[in-house]
Amino acid sequence: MTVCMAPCPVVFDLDGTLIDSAPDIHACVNAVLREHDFPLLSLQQVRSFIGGGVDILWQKIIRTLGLSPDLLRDLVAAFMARYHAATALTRLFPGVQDALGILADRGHPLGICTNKPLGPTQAILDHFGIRTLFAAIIGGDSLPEKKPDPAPLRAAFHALGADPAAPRGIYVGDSEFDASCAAAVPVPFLIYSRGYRQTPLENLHWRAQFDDFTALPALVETEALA
Ligand SMILES: O=C(O)COP(=O)(O)O
Ligand SMILES: [Mg+2]
Repeated sequence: MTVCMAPCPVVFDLDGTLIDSAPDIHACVNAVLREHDFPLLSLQQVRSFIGGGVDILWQKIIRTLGLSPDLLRDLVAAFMARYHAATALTRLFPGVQDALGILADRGHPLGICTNKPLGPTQAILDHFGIRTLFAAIIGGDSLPEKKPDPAPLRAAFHALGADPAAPRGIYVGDSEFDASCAAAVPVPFLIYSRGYRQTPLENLHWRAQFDDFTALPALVETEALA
């Protein structure tokens, strides 16, 4: 049960949830592949590889292109050098800014728990002028563990003042990684259905799904009273 007396903490995933970052990630991936004379990938392919963090992204690219696994470290490093602050093609999903503003105005402590490394996460939040809305920001390299391990999400709730042993709050995300992570914490999970998920919605665990951020504030209040 989610008993939230004071406005409860709400933690968000980033890629595929608050932001459509696939075009920038795709551009940087292909720049690295081109540099090495490897075949290029489509936006759809790269989008389908996002969610587990940079190492998993490149493990999937290496597997798809039949490259040597020994290249992983160098390719990740070359990618990060380019992706460090790539924001030109990244967009907030429609309605995100207003929904965050409403939740913040209502007093919900807000956080981010993403598998994207902290450097580009902060650069993107700054780019959109929304970093100060989040009192806790946990990136994919903030802890040794990444989602779906529950540790990063627990750390985000802890940083927002929740009891680490039994955090109350809500996680909002888009992927299989997020659904498993929320279940492991455990906290209720709200899924944005227009993100980068590869699995049919009915095969994932979530408390509510939404395809429009204007619906989110009401969903959060309903869940907080559940
Ligand atoms: O960088 C990734 O692969 C995933 O990032 P996310 O956890 O914000 O979806
Ligand atoms: Mg995501």
